Amino acid sequence: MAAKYTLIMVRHGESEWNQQNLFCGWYDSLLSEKGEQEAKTAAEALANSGLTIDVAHTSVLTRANKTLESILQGIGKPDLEVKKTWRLNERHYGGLTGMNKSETAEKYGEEQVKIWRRSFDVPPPPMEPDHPYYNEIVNDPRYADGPSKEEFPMFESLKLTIDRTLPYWKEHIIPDLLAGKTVIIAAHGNSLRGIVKHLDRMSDEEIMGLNLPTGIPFVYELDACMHPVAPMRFLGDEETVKKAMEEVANQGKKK
Ligand SMILES: O=C(O)[C@H](O)COP(=O)(O)O
Repeated sequence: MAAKYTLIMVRHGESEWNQQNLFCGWYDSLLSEKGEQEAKTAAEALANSGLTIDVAHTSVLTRANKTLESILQGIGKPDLEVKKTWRLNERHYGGLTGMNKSETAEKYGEEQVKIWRRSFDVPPPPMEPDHPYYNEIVNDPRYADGPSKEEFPMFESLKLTIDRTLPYWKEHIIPDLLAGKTVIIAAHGNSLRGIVKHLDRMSDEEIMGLNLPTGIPFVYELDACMHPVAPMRFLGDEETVKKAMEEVANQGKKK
């Protein structure tokens, strides 16, 4: 079927915790200087792409919000409507939050870290109340309007992440696409992997192999049934994208 709708997605630029190779999840790590530059480069790529953006959706985490802000500034639409939701937050990394990924691989093995990072339904260990970042995350005023106490995650597998992202996708993003708007979603590696898995109808095994680079937008053209008419298209050269994906995969390796 012919393409009817345009969806752009972008993982936030490198965060300070990405730079230190720490499991981040719901911790509100800021963009590193490199991440701020990646956001500017993403803006240039979008400005040169010929695509227009009509509405933006993002998480409630600063690294994604600032990436989006930089993109909207760069395409000359600083006042574009931005919809923020916890449902686009990164997957909650539970008790792994703040741990170094390579050191975790030394301690538990690379295979276990790959399962925690990329499997579909195996969650990380929970974030317990005595976790160093528990109070900062659970008591953050940005969550005053949601998630509810029952919904507030202490850990998430990709499946659990998809379970809380898809309702937003269906209730807020699909209507914008159906209205003929070009949508950009500025979010996180795993909340975006969940949307990609849904769109591309990837199996639980296939999704294990997907690593999304920071700060490089990718585009889907969707048909009338919201099915992609072609694979995701990155706004960046193939070599750069491939290398960036490999770097993300290797974050979980021993030093
Ligand atoms: O939350 C994090 O640590 C990163 O943003 C995503 O981590 P991952 O690539 O290890 O899933």
